[in-house]
Amino acid sequence: MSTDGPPNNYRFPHERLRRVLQDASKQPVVLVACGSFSPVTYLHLRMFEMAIDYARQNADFEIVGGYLSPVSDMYKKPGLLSAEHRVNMCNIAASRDSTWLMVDPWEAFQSYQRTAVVLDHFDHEINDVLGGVQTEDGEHRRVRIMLLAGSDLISTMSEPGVWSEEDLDHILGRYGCFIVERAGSDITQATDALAKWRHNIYIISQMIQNDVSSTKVRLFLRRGLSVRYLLPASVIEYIDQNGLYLDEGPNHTDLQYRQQLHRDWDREHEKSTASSSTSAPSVKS
Ligand SMILES: Nc1ncnc2c1ncn2[C@@H]1O[C@H](COP(=O)(O)OP(=O)(O)OP(=O)(O)O)[C@@H](O)[C@H]1O
Ligand SMILES: O=C(O)c1ccc[n+]([C@@H]2O[C@H](COP(=O)([O-])O)[C@@H](O)[C@H]2O)c1
Repeated sequence: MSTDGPPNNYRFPHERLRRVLQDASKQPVVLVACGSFSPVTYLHLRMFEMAIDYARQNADFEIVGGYLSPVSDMYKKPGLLSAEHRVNMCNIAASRDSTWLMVDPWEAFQSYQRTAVVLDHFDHEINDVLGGVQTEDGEHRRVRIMLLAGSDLISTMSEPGVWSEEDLDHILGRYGCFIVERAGSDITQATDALAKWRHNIYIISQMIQNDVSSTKVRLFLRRGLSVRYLLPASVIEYIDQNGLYLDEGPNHTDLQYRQQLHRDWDREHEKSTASSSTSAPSVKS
């Protein structure tokens, strides 16, 4: 699949890619998470840890690398901050909070690239350019590229008009994916529609439910509420220093504004508790 070509001065990041397999009986895998990351949250980082645990216990895979691939500005999703800020925040999070994750700015700094094309880009860079990985005996192995996504993203794959059938076959048939269960999105329904690629779809249950989303973080920031412990402190510092996500209201140091926000927040909270008071809280087993 063809693209516009790489952005200026582009260099594929691979300094944290493990080039020697620890277990030659396993298939080497690189995980690629595509998304907005506006901003990146702890859950985005945690998805990779969940995938590592899953692969270790349930599959013959050895994860040799993990990448965040922020989408292009041309994706034009509401709340999408400039690629520059999103890539910077992902880089800060990966470098300070992870020992193995990397950020590939390739798709961020050019026209919109479909996910199938993004996975081809990783396949090309890792297998054709770098030559894949080696076993301890020096035998060369191709790395399998796999998509890492939440179940909400996978649900969109069965919605008409969002993904092309040809791309789905390319992504799920050729590469495969790990899907992290996400509250509010029916994973069984999502995967039933993709049954013909079932053998290449690995479903990861969230043993500790975490429903943080970038949308909620943006909402909190606009309201002047704390987002500490939802995303890395270094990313929060970057957001504060650059005055990001305040566009729908005055600066969060404005006392009256903050008071008004809390009044709004309390009203909303009262409304939601009143409407849910007739049903017992749902507890996920
Ligand atoms: N709480 C979560 N549980 C499972 N998967 C998640 C969660 N948050 C994000 N993801 C997944 O991370 C990937 C990147 O997501 P994205 O950047 O769109 O984040 P988001 O929080 O869904 O953003 P937004 O709220 O702006 O839509 C997607 O595959 C998405 O499904
Ligand atoms: O390739 C496609 O056809 C395609 C269709 C819908 C979404 N995507 C990708 O899905 C990713 C997450 O999207 P979103 O809307 O959940 O932030 C983003 O990287 C998009 O490029 C990709």
